[in-house]
Formats: sequence, structure tokens, C-alpha cells
Amino acid sequence: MKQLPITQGELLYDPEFLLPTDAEQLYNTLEQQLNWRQDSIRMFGRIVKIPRLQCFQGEPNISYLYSGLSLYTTPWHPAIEQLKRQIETISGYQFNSVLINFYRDGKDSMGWHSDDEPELGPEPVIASISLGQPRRFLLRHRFDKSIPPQELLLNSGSLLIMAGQLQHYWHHSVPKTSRQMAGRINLTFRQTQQSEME
Ligand SMILES: O=C(O)CCC(=O)C(=O)O
Ligand SMILES: [Fe+2]
Repeated sequence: MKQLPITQGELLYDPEFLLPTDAEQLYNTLEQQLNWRQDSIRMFGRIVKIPRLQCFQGEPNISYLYSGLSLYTTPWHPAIEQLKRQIETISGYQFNSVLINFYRDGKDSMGWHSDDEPELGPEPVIASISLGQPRRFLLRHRFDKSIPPQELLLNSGSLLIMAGQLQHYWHHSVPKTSRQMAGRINLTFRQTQQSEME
């Protein structure tokens, strides 16, 4: 894996973590077999549908809370569990859950955010696998506007690891585009602390 130069945080990138044929096959399997849902979140006091489909998997009894939305794990899809083991072997990190996003076309997107929920711990390690249509992945510094933004084109079959203080200092997003885009599936593997009962 190649370490990408970035101030305050760690970014590791392997553009060819999976063979193109394996990435394509996995894309097709997941598109067909996952139980995709379009959740709604509360934004500025209104309920809006998020512009993409999602699925959350992992070990039992893990929940992930963001923007007033609680996601509970459903069991690992066997192909995803195998992928998780592959990433654990190469990275040395452990993961117990995965958030999977399906960007159906260029209108689907993910807004600026950082994955800094308390249940991810102080220095979250997030391993991101991209399948299908390459999409732009943008990073901008949260506090120092003089630091230039960063941009990556996340290839099908690529692995990006965000670690260290990256979530503390940087926001990231996958912007909408008016260009014709095929579907893209992204999996972000995480180590989420079990939350207390509410
Ligand atoms: O789709 C991507 O590349 C980013 C996904 C992401 O930021 C997330 O799941 O938190
Ligand atoms: Fe994220």
C-alpha cells in the first residue's frame, strides 16, 4: 500500500487491491443480493431521504448512530466477510462492522462529513473498498482553510485506509455529478464499540 502525503492524518491507498474481474463479480453479487434500503435522516429539522442506498452489516448487537438515524447490524454476507479477512491480513487492523453505500448514478452522493462518532474511538481506522464506477473522493481540512483540498479518483477494486487523526482534521465527501455515471458500491469497514442500551 502506498502512503499518500497528507498533513495531520494518515491515508493509505492501493488502486489495485482486487483484480478487475473480482471487483466486477463482487459488484454484481452485492448489487443483487444485499437488502438495500434508502434511509431518511433529519436535516435542519426536516426528514429527507439520503441520496443513495445503504446496508449495515457486522457482528451482532452493534449499532451505528448518525444524523438521528440508528443502523443495526445484519449478519455478514459471506463475500463481505471474506473481503474483511483479506483486508485484516494486509493491514493488521481488525474490523467488526461495515457500512455499505450504493451510488446508483451521478445524482447519488455523500455530503461533507467525518467519521468521528464516539463509538469509533479517538483515532478511527476505516478501510474503504470501491467497486464499479470510479467516483471523485474529496478531502478538505476542517480548520485551516489555507491547506489545499485533496482529491482522489477511487478506482474499482481499490482500497483506501483512513487512519490516525484524519477524521479529526479532515472532512470527506463524494460529490454529485451531472455526467453520466454507472453504479458504484463502496464498503467502509469499521471497528465500532458496542453501544449501551438506550
Ligand atoms: O463512498 C465513499 O467513498 C465514502 C463513503 C464514506 O465516507 C462513508 O461511508 O463514511
Ligand atoms: Fe465517511
